[in-house]
Amino acid sequence: MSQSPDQLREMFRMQQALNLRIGVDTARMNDEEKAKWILNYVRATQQELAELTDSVPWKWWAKYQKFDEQNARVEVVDLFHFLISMAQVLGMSADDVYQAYLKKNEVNFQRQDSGYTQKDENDSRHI
Ligand SMILES: O=c1ccn([C@H]2C[C@H](O)[C@@H](COP(=O)(O)OP(=O)(O)OP(=O)(O)O)O2)c(=O)[nH]1
Repeated sequence: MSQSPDQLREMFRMQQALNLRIGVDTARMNDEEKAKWILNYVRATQQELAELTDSVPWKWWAKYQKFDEQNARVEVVDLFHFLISMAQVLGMSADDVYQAYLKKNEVNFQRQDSGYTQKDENDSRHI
């Protein structure tokens, strides 16, 4: 199997180091702990998404807001932290994520090529 880009593998390595430093070992969890930590990371992700939302002037009733593009970039990087952590709870390496992304991306192109007029639950089961 081909290897994912070095940068993605390095991000996975650094995320594991940070989570271990925080006291969370995503590589050694039983199913109960996995469920708990997926929910923790989902909640943290939702919080970062709310912060990303607030980087954009979305309040239609308020005129004081500004688009803070630099802060939006920081929030996107925060999101990567939590997404990578979730992948690691699920036992996915950088290579696993890269391979699954390749397959899903191909399915998404095929769906566009075929018009995507019908939902086929089986077209992404192989991923
Ligand atoms: O278990 C954890 C907890 C946090 N973080 C990282 C992700 C993100 O980069 C940051 C989020 O921390 P916090 O919520 O304190 O930051 P913030 O409130 O979003 O502030 P800022 O946007 O200035 O970083 O900490 C992890 O990687 N693993």
